[in-house]
Amino acid sequence: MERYDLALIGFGGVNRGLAELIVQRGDDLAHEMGFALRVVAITDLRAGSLVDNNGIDLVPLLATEPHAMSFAGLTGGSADPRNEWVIRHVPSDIVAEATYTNPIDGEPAVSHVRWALESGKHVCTTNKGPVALAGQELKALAAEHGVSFEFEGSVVSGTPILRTAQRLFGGLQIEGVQGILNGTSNYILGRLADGLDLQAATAEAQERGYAEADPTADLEGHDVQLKVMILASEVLGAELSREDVSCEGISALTSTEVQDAASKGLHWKLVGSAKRRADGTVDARVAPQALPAHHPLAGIPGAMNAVAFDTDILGTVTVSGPGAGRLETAYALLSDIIAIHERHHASGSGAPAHRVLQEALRD
Ligand SMILES: NC(=O)C1=CN([C@@H]2O[C@H](COP(=O)(O)OP(=O)(O)OC[C@H]3O[C@@H](n4cnc5c(N)ncnc54)[C@H](O)[C@@H]3O)[C@@H](O)[C@H]2O)C=CC1
Ligand SMILES: N[C@@H](CC=O)C(=O)O
Repeated sequence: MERYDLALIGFGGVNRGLAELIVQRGDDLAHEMGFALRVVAITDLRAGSLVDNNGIDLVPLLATEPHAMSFAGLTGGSADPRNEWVIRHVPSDIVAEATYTNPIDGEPAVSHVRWALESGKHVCTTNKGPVALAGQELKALAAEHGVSFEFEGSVVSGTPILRTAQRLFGGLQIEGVQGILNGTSNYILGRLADGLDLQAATAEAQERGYAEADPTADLEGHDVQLKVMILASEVLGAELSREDVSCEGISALTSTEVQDAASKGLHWKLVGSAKRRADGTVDARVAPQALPAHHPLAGIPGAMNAVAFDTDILGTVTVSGPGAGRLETAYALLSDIIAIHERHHASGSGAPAHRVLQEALRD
């Protein structure tokens, strides 16, 4: 049976979630999809690095509280994350990048992805930074090295928005997209409507694993700005910079305003949109809007997200599902791994070249 060896970069909520899915669903996946998964390396800024070329036993790691996780002292472990060495030199097939999203320049995740692709390794990531801010360069690098760069979880977590648009909308012209693209802010707006203040509602979203390491990006719209850039590129073929996407977040909204609006049948939502203008350029923005109850985005609750695609033949097609959450987002990485498996099987190229070489040397 085919096997993919994984290196996990960042071991917070999402990559721990992927490890959980591998432990819980590994046998089913092997049976259903015909491939096995094994984690051979993990790095994390706080925990350090852990390498075992024969496969790391994930069960004791998952039994350890995240804040108490330290790889120093374990066999193959070190207090130093050693990201570059692990990515470039530990034999693995797929690098799963899930460190924090840096909305300014995407680093250090852009470098993590670049090192992996240059080393002939496939990459899956939920990190919006590399996709929004260096997507073109990284896609070209992946093509040059004959490997995949997959990022379904960078928009709307495990809900397959990007693959739906790419695989199921053939023959349609998409003129624009608008959506609720941030689980944290949507959850917070719901809790403001319940009477909580911003600070308490944000703390709840953090507790539930929805928020960014620095929730400013959720509150001020920067996270949605990156997602609008990704959607504009993937769906409309428009390469936008952050400056092209006007951005206003929800931090100025109070519980009283949200409740007053609700009493008039209006629902405050943080909406991200990208629409093609008549001259072919794209108008892109992020702003809170008080939507009437009949609007397709008005009833999206909690950490759910939704994207409404404006199409020429079908009119508006709306897809909704979880927009944040550890396991939901880990599923996006799993769906990326399945896509990598399918693509490289369809092309007949199988495992990446470096792995074929290693196996030839072993035989
Ligand atoms: N949690 C969610 O619902 C979603 C998260 N994402 C994205 O997925 C990524 C991971 O999210 P979470 O796991 O929730 O975040 P997290 O904050 O729980 O975990 C990130 C981990 O990366 C580690 N880290 C930070 N910098 C590092 C570095 N330079 N080298 C090695 N490790 C480093 C941190 O120590 C932490 O353990 C983020 O980019 C986030 O924006 C995307 C969709 C949904
Ligand atoms: N913090 C983000 C996580 C997913 O991208 C959100 O709440 O949507």
